Amino acid sequence: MSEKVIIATRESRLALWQAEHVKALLEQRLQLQVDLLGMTTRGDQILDRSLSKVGGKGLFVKELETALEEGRAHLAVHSLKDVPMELPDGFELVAILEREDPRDAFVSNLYANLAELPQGAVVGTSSLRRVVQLKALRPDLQIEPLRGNLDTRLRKLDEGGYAAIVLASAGLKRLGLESRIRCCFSVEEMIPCAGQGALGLEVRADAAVLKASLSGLIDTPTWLATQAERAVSRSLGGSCSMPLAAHAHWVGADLHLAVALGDAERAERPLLKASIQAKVQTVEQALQFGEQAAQALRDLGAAAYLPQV
Ligand SMILES: NCc1[nH]cc(CCC(=O)O)c1CC(=O)O
Repeated sequence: MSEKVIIATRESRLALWQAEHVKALLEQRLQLQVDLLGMTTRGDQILDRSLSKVGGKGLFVKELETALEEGRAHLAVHSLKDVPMELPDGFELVAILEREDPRDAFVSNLYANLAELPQGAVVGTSSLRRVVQLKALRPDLQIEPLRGNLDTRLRKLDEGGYAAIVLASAGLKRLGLESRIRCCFSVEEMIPCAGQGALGLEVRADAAVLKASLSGLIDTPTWLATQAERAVSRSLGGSCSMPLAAHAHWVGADLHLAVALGDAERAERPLLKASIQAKVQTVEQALQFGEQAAQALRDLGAAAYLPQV
């Protein structure tokens, strides 16, 4: 590549950190020259409603894709968990980078962990996946919506509206806010969502030269694990209006995949949970493995939990 590579990025502090991180990788490992193009997306503008009600994850990526389409940028950097399971025609995820901590974090100014929270305490999160898993762990808690970027969410906690909040550790760590984490949930008690903690690089499918060079950044263990996670979500018709968790980790050469599904409308219904483990070596196998985990959830009655179409 002779010209500069332009990265389209959202302008939240986390998105900018992630874009700068990828810029440095491209400069150091691929000797590319890189500039950032910051933009505001619909997802950043709509702060008063739950995302699942206004169109879902695609809200954070659409404007970036338009910039790629129009040639204003070459590459978009996303938190993988915000990337819809099906990309629009003409776009491709070319690389998934090594994953940061995939766990969810418990953040509070008063309590050290979930068990310490008093009966009926108010906990903030807007993720349906976190809501159903929190309800399963502590049915007494009062769970209240909490949106906005990480700084906004921490400020709302500090203003006293919540006894605790739950957010992704990865984001807090990237922004140097690790000291706010009182404890991390294990991936068994609070299964992360597909792709949590990983960064995905999206390009136009016809960008052959760029695709070839970026493929050098793929972290294979993360790539296979997240392909399996995303396949679960895709198979169940994944959208962020679905309280679905899917997290894979390596046990030697085996991939262990844990999944959970709650009912968004009836949060008191029992959480469906399954886990499978097998040797996985190719993307094809990872996708089939994810499909198998989705089938395990269907065998437990997932159909009755999914939104009726
Ligand atoms: N949904 C917003 C979002 N997208 C990515 C992260 C954190 C970083 C990551 O998980 O990669 C967050 C914050 C959160 O869920 O608390």
